[in-house]
Amino acid sequence: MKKTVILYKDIPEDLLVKLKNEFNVIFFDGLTPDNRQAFAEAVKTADGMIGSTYPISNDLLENATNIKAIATISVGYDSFDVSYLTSRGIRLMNTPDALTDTTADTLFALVIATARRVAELDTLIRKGQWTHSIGPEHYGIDVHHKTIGIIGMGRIGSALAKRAHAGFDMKVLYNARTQHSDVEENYQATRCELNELLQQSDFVCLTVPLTKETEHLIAKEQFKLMKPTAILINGARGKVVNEHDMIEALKTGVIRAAGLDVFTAEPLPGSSPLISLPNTVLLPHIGSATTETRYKMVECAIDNLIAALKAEKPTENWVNPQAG
Ligand SMILES: NC(=O)C1=CN([C@@H]2O[C@H](COP(=O)(O)OP(=O)(O)OC[C@H]3O[C@@H](n4cnc5c(N)ncnc54)[C@H](OP(=O)(O)O)[C@@H]3O)[C@@H](O)[C@H]2O)C=CC1
Ligand SMILES: O=CC(=O)O
Repeated sequence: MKKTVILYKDIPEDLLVKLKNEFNVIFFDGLTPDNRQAFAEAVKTADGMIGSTYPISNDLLENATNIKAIATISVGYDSFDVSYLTSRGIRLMNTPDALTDTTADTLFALVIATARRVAELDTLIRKGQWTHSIGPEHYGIDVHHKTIGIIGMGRIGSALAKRAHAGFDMKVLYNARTQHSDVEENYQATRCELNELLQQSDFVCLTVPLTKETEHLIAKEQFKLMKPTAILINGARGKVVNEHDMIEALKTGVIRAAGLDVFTAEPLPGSSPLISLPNTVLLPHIGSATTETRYKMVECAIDNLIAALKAEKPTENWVNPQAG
């Protein structure tokens, strides 16, 4: 008999067929206050779940007696309490690698867009304000030959270092808990303490996971260490930065600009002061959002779920092997 899984994200039609060939699929169009009750009911008897974006809190899983595996269509897994899943013997799997290059491309797009004021000057034209050759008040700053500081030297950090070094002749500094000799050899990257990285970098880029240790890693004190000409790029999670302190730093010239793909609250509320700041470039969490990459992520997540629920042999993308 087929096992039952809950799908809480829209996926390409052919991959839905693949999922349905393996499992009985109960579909929810996301997890919203309106469908939460029905979702919790369905979870009670499901064997697995597949989806992304929405925080899956422990209370939703409390009465789920059959559930054995969750496949998140993302590399980050801060939407889950991993210790709780492990204690319940629920396998969690993610989709690393599939999105590494695409996300690094997005982060580099933010580096260039903030430095060269791409969005701001696009808006200037659309408002009919390009009436004469622009002057120094609209000049950007160079990216090439500058110093990029990458906080979190994993898959995405390393792909970003490659682009910075090989494409833009940038000096690469990084901060991570462990040494990454491959990046040091291949991209002449130098590991340094966080404070030193903040003081020396022209671009400070965040590619760490959101954990208890990284929450508000960058706050008022850290902004004060950065150069007044520095640009912050956050492609990690919104909560890695104290958003209130960042807004103050951007308003008062403590730093020059910020390129942000992630926010404390998503979707970003229309009332956020970030929206009216000209020295920000804002993206709606699209690090991995290309047609090709999102397809690969869904495919990978389905394979993860099949491996965990059918072959009883999880793939290498198993986040909590201790779950057994
Ligand atoms: N904006 C978007 O759409 C996307 C965002 N992301 C985010 O990017 C994150 C990183 O992805 P990925 O590169 O694949 O993950 P990896 O696990 O490969 O890399 C994370 C890196 O951060 C380091 N790290 C962890 N904690 C700390 C800390 N306290 N201080 C310094 N470094 C730390 C890690 O370990 P070590 O220090 O041991 O080297 C590792 O080098 C994801 O968790 C996700 O949140 C991912 C994809 C898309
Ligand atoms: O934010 C996206 C992810 O894959 O993690």
